[in-house]
Amino acid sequence: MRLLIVGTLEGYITAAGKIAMKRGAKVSHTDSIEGALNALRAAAGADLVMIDVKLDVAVFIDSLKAERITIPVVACGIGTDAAAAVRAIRAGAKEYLPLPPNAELIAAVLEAVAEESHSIVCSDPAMLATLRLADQVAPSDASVMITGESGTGKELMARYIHRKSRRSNEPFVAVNCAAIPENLLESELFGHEKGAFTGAVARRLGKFEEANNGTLLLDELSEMHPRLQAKLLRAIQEKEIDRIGSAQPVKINVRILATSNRNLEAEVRSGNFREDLYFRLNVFAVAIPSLRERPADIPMIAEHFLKKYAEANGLGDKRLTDDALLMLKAHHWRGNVRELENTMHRAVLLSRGEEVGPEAIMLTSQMLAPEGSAQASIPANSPVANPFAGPGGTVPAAIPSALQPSTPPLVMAPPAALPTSYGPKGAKGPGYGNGNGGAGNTTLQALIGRTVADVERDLILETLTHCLGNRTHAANILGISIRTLRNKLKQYGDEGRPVAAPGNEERATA
Ligand SMILES: Nc1ncnc2c1ncn2[C@@H]1O[C@H](COP(=O)(O)OP(=O)(O)OP(=O)(O)O)[C@@H](O)[C@H]1O
Repeated sequence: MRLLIVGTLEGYITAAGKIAMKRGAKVSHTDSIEGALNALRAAAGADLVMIDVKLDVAVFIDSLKAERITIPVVACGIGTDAAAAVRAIRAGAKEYLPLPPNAELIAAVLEAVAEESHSIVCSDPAMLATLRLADQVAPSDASVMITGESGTGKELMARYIHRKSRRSNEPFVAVNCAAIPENLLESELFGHEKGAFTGAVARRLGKFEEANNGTLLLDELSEMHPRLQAKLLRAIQEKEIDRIGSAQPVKINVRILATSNRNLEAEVRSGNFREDLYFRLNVFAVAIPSLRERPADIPMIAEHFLKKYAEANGLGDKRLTDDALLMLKAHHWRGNVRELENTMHRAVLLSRGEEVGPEAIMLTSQMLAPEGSAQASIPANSPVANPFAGPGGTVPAAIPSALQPSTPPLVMAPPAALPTSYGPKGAKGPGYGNGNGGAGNTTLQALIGRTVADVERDLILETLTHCLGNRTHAANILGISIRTLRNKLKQYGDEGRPVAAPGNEERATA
C-alpha cells in the first residue's frame, strides 16, 4: 500500500504518516496539487491520496479524472470544519478524515482501499474450497507454496493470506524472482553494505529487512538461481540474513509465501530446485484451479472487470448481453483471469452504449482451444465463434488493429480483416497491415525495408490513438511499462510527431 500525502495536513503530516507506515503503508509527501499530479504522472505510484482540505480538492479530483488517473482520494481537515468536509465529499473525495489523525480511522481507510484493489472475486465451489484452505493456513506462521497456472491469481492469493494473518498490520513485500537478474536479486533480497561492490555508494536494506515482522512473497520462486536458493534456505532456517559485504548477520522475523507456475516437484527431480528448500517452503500448498476448472467464476469476474474498467474510463454502467456471456463461458482461457481481465478491458473500450455484446469481445488463442472443448464445438458462423462475423459469417473490413491483443497471436479475424494501414497518416513506408488479404507472410513482407524503430513508433502511436490517448491502456496493450511508453512518446514529440494527448478524443480518433 502506497500513500501519497498532499499538503500540510494542518501540521499533522508526520503523525498521519507514522500511523500509516505502522500499518505497512509506504508514505510519500508533496506540498502541492501540481506536485501530486507530477508524482502520479511519473508513475511514482500510490494506492491512496490523503489531501489537505485547505487545498482545492475539487481541482485535484477533476484533474485526476481529466487525465484518467484512477486513485481513491481521502480529504483530511480539522475535525470541526463540517463545511469543508461536505465540500470535499461533494468534490469526489471518498472519505473525510478529521485531524488530529486517529490511528483506528486511518487503519480502517487503508484496509478498505487494500480490500478494494485486491479482493478475490469468486463463486465457483472449486475456488471457494481453495479460499477455505487459505483461511485455515493464514493465521499460522507457516510457509505457504501457492501454485497455479499463469494469471490464476497467485499473487492475489498471497495478499489474501497476508490480510487474514496475524501479521496483517505489518508490511507485505513482494519480490518477483524472475524479473530481477541473479546478481541484483541477491542484493534486492538481502541488502548490501556501503562499498560491498562497485556502485554500492550507501547501505541498502533488502526486502527481508523491509518485510520484517510481516510477510515476504517470493513470486516465481522456481526461477531463482541455485546459489541464491542456498542463501535463502539459510535465511529461512536460521531466521537471519547476511547483507552483502557484511560479516554481521541480522535477525529477521518474516513469514515466507512463495508462488510458482512450474511443477516444483519436477524441478526438484531434474535438479533445478533444491529439495531441502522445497520442503521448507512447501509446509502448506495452496493450488489455485485454472479458470477452466471453475467456470462458475467467469460471469462474476467478467462483471467485476466490466464495472472496474467502465468506471476507470468514466463510461457509465455497462452490462454483458447473454450472447457475450455465452462466448466468455465457451472460451478456453489459457491466460486465466488475467486474459479475462484484458478481454473485459478491451470490451469496455470497444462497446458503445450500455450493452456489451459479442462484437466487443475479442478473444485470444481461440485456435488453441483443445479438440472437443466447448469452444471447438461452436459452429463457425455463430456470432459466438466469431463476434465480428456479419450475416453469413462475413467479417467486417476493419477491426481496430491496436486493440487486438498482443499475445498470444490473435486468431479472431483472418488477415483479410486487418485495416488497410496501421501506420499514422503520412508515415513513411508501406505500412504493415496492407490489407491485401494475403497470409501473415505478406503482412510481414510489407515490413521489409522499414527499420525496427519506425515500425515500433507506428505501432505505439497507433495503439495510443485507438486508446483515445490513454497511456495506461496503451501500455497494457503494447505490453510495455507506462514509463517506457512515456519516454517513447516524449521522444516522438521532440521529433515533431503528433502524439495523442491524454483524453483528447477528437484528436485521438481523427
Ligand atoms: N478471483 C479474482 N478476482 C479478481 N481479480 C482477479 C482474480 N484472480 C486474479 N485476478 C486478477 O488477475 C490478474 C492476475 O492475477 P495475479 O497477478 O495474482 O496472477 P498470478 O497467478 O500471480 O500471475 P503470474 O502467474 O503471471 O505471476 C490481476 O490483475 C488480479 O488482480
